[in-house]
Amino acid sequence: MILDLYQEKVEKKKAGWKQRVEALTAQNEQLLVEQAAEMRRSKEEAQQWDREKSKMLELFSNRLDALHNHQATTLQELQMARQEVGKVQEMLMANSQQQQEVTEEAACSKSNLPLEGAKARLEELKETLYQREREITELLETERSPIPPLPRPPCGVLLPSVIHKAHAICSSVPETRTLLDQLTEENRVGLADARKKLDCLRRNQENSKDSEDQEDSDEHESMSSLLQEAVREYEVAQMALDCIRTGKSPLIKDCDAASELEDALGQGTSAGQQLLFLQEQLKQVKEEKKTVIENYTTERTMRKKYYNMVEDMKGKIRVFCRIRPVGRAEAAQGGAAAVKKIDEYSVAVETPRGPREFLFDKVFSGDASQEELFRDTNRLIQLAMDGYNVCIFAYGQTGSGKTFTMVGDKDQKNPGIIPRAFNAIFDMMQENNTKFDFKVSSYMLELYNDRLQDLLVSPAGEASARPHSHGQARRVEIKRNRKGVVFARGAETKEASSAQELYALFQQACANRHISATKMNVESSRSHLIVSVTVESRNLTNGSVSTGKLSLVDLAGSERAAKTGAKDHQLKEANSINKSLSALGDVISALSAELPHVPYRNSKLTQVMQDSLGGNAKTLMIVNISPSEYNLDETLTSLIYATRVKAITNSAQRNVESKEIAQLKEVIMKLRSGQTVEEEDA
Ligand SMILES: Nc1ncnc2c1ncn2[C@@H]1O[C@H](COP(=O)(O)OP(=O)(O)OP(=O)(O)O)[C@@H](O)[C@H]1O
Repeated sequence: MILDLYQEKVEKKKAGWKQRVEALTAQNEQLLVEQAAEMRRSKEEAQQWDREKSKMLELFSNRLDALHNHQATTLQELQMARQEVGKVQEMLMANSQQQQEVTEEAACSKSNLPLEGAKARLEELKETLYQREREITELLETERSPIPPLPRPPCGVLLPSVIHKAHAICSSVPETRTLLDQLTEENRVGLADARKKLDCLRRNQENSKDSEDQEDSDEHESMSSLLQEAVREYEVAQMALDCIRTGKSPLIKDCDAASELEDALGQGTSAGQQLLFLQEQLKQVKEEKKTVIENYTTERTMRKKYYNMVEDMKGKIRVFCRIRPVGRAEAAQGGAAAVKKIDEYSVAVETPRGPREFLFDKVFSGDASQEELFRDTNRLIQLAMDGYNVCIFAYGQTGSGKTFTMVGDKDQKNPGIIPRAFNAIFDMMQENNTKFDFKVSSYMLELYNDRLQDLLVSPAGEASARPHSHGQARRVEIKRNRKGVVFARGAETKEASSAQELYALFQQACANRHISATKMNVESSRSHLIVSVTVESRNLTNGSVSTGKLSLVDLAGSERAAKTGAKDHQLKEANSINKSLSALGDVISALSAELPHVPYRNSKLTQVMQDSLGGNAKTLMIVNISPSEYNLDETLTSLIYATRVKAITNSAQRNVESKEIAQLKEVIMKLRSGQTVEEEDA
């Protein structure tokens, strides 16, 4: 039994071992396969490396060949240069000996031939060296060595890269080192010799200063300069050899080339000074440019101002342009600005075809206050007081700020032109009440769906005042007097004795006006508002009477139904507004083109504005525009219209009558209304 159990256990273990052996054998086989694959890969890699190596060796040997060739040429060059220097040296020595003989024996052989020969040789030497420099530079260029961007000065014979190359050769080839030592030694001797000769010549020159004649002195001079030149050549060669030995590049200030370079830049100043001088000049030029631009801008602005003044004198309609600040809805659309005020008189619009500039009598940007705008408008109020027919009207697309400009904001924290004009009229009256007797009266109308409505009569009040009219409002008609001044027949004209009273009338009118919310403006005017204030002033001294009429018009804005979201009755309103504005556009076009026929009769709006456009009035148009790209098309249309309006000429005349005519008119009025007239009145 125990034996059986033992046998079973052994059998189990045996089976386990067998399994493990099998697994290990399989693992071993797998590893052998992997090893074989790894060996194959290594072999391939080794072959690849071998290929790369032979390629590199080939490349390297090519480079070495090139280097050897180059080395040989440079060595040859150096030897040639040495020979040339030697030749010059010989010539100089010969010449110096000759010179000494000349000085000692005072011989009269004054031939310049050896000198000329030496000079020529030197020139030749220079030329050969330059030639080599060029060749070496080209060679270096092909080897992608840094090439100096500017033509080098004479000392550039030893270009840094050439020096490095030569240094490399000297370091690797022992024979060249010996040769370099030999050259350096020879050059040192030559330099010492040349310096000695120069000293000797100078001393001789000093000693024989008084005795020698002009010719001798000239000869000495040229000899001296020749020797100086030779010394310089030796010094340059010395420096070159030193550089080749050390491998350091020559510093430009170490050689005469620096002074030559300075001479080229300017007399006696260093390159640094030159640079400072040029910087100073540049600064000055920039300053001058700035001043010129400033002067130009001032001059341009002045020119526009005087142009506008002249135009005004000619009777041209004045046009102001007011850019509204970016609105909340526009900001939500991205708020990209397409309009920019350039200066006091011009505005630029970024169109798809590039920027377009428009010129006006004044341009107000988004941050211009109501006070600022009114300051430039006040003059016209004075003209109305003086008996002129004055019209101020706001034009522009819906939501561009016409009502804000003419009326102001809702709570009147920023009152517009209309309330300010009321105050100005009564202020002026106050100032002149000792000289004049004033009378102010006003009618206020709206043109809604092509019907003129009297805003001083509320529909409810009208119905109770005229019970038999069957709901029909009183008919208001536009007429013109003999002088061409427009008036509204049938409109309620009310007198006002103070600005507050007049403003109360205006508030009453506004309450009757048609306003509703559109997608473009929460309080969009759905009608054209016409506020007419007549100021009659009787001169207390001569009894003459002047009558000025101030028309303040807030037009409804042109709109595109798709943009405003107008439907049903709002669409009808919009069509009517657009129709009347289109008729206004036709009148403007005809007037600006000076056509014989002006289609005033096409719309009630153009009839209301007949005296203001091309008639007996001093007129100011305020074109309101949005700054944003979203409204670019409408802005461009408005500005083009406004530019046309600027070309229209009015002929404003003062409405003044003598005392007698004024009295007679009064009599007629009394008789017409059935009153009795006293004989002395007549
Ligand atoms: N210069 C401005 N400064 C501040 N807010 C302005 C200015 N101009 C216009 N706004 C504001 O822009 C909005 C639209 O202006 P406004 O009602 O005057 O336009 P509108 O041209 O009269 O439009 P519509 O033709 O539809 O009546 C208003 O909320 C107004 O307060």
